[in-house]
Amino acid sequence: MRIVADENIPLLGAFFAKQAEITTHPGREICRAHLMQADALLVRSVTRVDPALLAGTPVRFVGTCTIGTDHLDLPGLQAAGIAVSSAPGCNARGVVEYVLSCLLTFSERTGKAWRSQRVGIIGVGQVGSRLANTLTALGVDCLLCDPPRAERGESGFVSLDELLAQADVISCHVPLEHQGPHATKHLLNAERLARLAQGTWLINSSRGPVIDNQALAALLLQRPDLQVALDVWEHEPQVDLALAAQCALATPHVAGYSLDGKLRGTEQIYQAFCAHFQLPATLALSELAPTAGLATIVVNEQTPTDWSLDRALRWVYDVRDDDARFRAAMAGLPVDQIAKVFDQLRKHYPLRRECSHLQLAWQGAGDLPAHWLAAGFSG
Ligand SMILES: NC(=O)c1ccc[n+]([C@@H]2O[C@H](COP(=O)([O-])OP(=O)(O)OC[C@H]3O[C@@H](n4cnc5c(N)ncnc54)[C@H](O)[C@@H]3O)[C@@H](O)[C@H]2O)c1
Ligand SMILES: O=C(O)[C@H](O)[C@H](O)COP(=O)(O)O
Repeated sequence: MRIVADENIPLLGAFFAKQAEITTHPGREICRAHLMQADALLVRSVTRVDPALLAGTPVRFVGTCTIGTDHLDLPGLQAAGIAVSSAPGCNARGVVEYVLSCLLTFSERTGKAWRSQRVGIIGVGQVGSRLANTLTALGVDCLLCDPPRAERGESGFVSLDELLAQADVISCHVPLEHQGPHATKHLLNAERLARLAQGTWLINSSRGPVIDNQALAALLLQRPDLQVALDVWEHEPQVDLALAAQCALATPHVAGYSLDGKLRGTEQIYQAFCAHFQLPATLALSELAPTAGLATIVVNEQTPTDWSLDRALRWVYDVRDDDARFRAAMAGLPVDQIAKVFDQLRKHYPLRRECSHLQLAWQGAGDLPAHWLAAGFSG
């Protein structure tokens, strides 16, 4: 068995070396010539995989160790008889922690309490539902918009128009779909962006093209009241540095870049690979992953509730560090260097662990709901 894989997939050897010979390449450089003897191709999100890439190769299984699948031509691969697996939810917890950190940062910068803001969540799947559960458990009012789920008869959703009219914060968690009844390319276009209420906090950690970046850049010239956090960009790895400069927070597509999230992605694809090739899946991530360096955070009852909670959330993940690294690396770069530096920032991302690997012990009698720990910081 032969596997060709993106060199940025962690624990490849630990999971697959017993079953296959593995060859790795930078994800953006994987080409047909690399695949002429491969049975399986394992990628992350930067390799475009379509029938043309695999034509004439023995590849029969494609696994992406990511949540997003917009880099895969799913109908084309299915028609070509290629099995495809992704890693649903693998890094969702990391994205939730990124959004919480954005809320904290905007709160500090505007003086508005983040827990009093009404948060509109567009796309309520693996990430959006975890975010909604966490925020609701913390007493934050949420508006949920997910037309595909609403059409399946599920309740509790508002329309996009209602969300735009009523939310103080908007956070996008939809897949990138270029066409169809629920297409999300430029879901937030110039017309919808113009409807954002005074002082809205807008966060995009889904895919860059979900927001019309050019329209957003034009709007921000007129609307300094808006606080925008972009983790994803319309022409990645190229970034519009003028737009980045107008954003309150700018990061290089790392919202879900916890070590835990990446390792879970590899494990999920290992399981799918074994199932596809009818091999025994004898390895589990719990045996291979490093243990967390920090096991317990105690939020002290002597300190004011919000301060303690905010402090604990900052310990878990501080988006300001990633924003600072991004701005420092991008400062004054010639246009033809931006994409390379963007990829380097991602390849050499610092170690980050999720809070699901920590225990947050709440000892206070403050206003934190009793179910907070379970609802907010698990899974
Ligand atoms: N920045 C990052 O590091 C990062 C990490 C993980 C995922 N992502 C992106 O976030 C996306 C969402 O992740 P997920 O795990 O929640 O995916 P998911 O598939 O579990 O959920 C997506 C939800 O969006 C809904 N949806 C689809 N079209 C919609 C529309 N037009 N309007 C509103 N809702 C719509 C779906 O019904 C679904 O419930 C992924 O597709 C990926 O592109 C980014
Ligand atoms: O879709 C996902 O899971 C995320 O966007 C993920 O963080 C992408 O990571 P990459 O493939 O770019 O390493």
